[in-house]
Amino acid sequence: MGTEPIKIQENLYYLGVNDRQTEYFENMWPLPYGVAYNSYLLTGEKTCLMDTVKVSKSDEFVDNVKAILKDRKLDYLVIHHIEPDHSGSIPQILDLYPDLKIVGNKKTRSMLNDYFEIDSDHFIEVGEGDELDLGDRKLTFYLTAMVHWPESMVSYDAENKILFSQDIFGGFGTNDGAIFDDELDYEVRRTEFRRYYTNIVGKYSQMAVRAINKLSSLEIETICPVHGCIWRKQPSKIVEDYTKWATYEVNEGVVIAYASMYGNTELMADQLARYLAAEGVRNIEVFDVSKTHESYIISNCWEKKSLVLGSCTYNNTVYPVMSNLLNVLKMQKLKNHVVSVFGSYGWSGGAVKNLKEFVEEGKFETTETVVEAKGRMKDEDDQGLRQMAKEIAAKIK
Ligand SMILES: Cc1cc2nc3c(=O)[nH]c(=O)nc-3n(C[C@H](O)[C@H](O)[C@H](O)COP(=O)(O)O)c2cc1C
Repeated sequence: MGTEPIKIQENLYYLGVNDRQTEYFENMWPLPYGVAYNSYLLTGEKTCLMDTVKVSKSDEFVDNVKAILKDRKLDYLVIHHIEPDHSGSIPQILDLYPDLKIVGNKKTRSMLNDYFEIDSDHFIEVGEGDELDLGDRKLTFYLTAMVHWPESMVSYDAENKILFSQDIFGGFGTNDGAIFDDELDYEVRRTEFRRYYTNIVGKYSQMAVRAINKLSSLEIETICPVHGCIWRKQPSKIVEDYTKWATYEVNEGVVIAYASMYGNTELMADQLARYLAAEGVRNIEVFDVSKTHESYIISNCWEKKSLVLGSCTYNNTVYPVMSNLLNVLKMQKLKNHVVSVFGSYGWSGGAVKNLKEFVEEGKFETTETVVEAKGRMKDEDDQGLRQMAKEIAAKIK
C-alpha cells in the first residue's frame, strides 16, 4: 500500500514523496535534509494530476495515485516543469492511464518528445492566460519562462485561490510529517529554502521578479509548489522571501571565504574577521572553501552586503577550489555586493591577481585596500587587513 492520502481540501490531494537517499540535487548540491518532490491530484468532475515525481520514487508515487483514484481514470496530467525530478514518472503514469490528456505549453510539447519521445496525440497546448475547464474547477495558466527552465509555467484556480507554482516558492528539505506551513517552523527551514533559491533559481532572478510581479495581481490563499511545504496560512511569507532574494536585497553582514593549504591565508581571514567585529560589524561568517560546499557560501553571502575572498597562490593562479567558487558565483550572477580580496603567495603570485579580475569583471563595488602577503603575513599586511575592515564597515553599516 502507499502512504495515507493527504487531503488539502475537498477534491484536492497532496501527492508528494520524500527523497532522503539522493546525496546531491542535480548531482551537485548537497541534500543533508533531503528534498521533497510534490505532486497534486484534483478529483472533482474531471481528474487531473499536477506534475509527477523523480523516477526513483515512481513506485511509491503510482501507488499513491492509484489509492486515491481507485477505479476512476485519470483525465489530465498538467506538466508545469519538465525537469526530471518532476517529469520522471510520466511514462509510468501514461502506462497506467494511456488515454489521459497531457497539458503543457508549446515548449513542454517539444521537450516531452526530447526527453521521453512522447509526441502525444493527446497533448493539449496552452498559452498565457488559457483555461482548462475541469467542471467543478477552472485552471488558468501563466507562463514563467526561465524560472528556471524555458517551459516553466504555473496554474491558478481562481475560485479556490490556489496557485500551483512549480519550482517557484520551493525549497530543499523533506516534508517530515508536516506538509503545511502552519505545521512546521519555517524559521528553522528558511536557510535550506534560501540555499535552494540562490543555487537553483538565483541566476534567473530577473525572470523570477517578472514572474512574481505577474502573479502578484492574483488573489492567492494557498501555494502548492513542487518542492517544500504547502503555504496555506501565510503564503505572503514565502512570497516576501522570494522577492527579497530575487531583488538581491542585502543586509549588514560579511562572508569571508578563503582557500588555504598551510594556514597563511586562513590566518589573514581570521584576523580580518576579528577587525570587522571590532569595527562593530555584525553577522560575520568565515568559510574554508575546501570544507564548505559552495552552495552554502553562496546562500550565506546572498543576503550579506560584503563578500571577502582570500586565496593562496597555486601554480600561478588562484587555488582551484576557490576558482570553482568564483565560477559558480559568476554563473549565479551575484549582484549588489561589496567584494574585497586578499591572499598569500610564495614567489611570483597569481591568486590575488585572479581575484581582482573577478571583481573587475563582475563590476562589483570594492574596497581600496587589497592585501597580498608573501608567505606569512607581516606587520604591513596586518595593517592592511585592519584598514580593509574599516573600509568594509564604512560601506555596509
Ligand atoms: C603546490 C603548491 C603550488 C604553489 N604554487 C605557487 C605559485 O605558482 N606561485 C607562488 O607565488 N606561490 C606558490 N605556492 C606558494 C603558496 O602560495 C604560499 O606558500 C602561500 O603562502 C600558501 O598559503 P597558505 O598557507 O594559505 O596555503 C605554491 C605552494 C604549493 C604548496
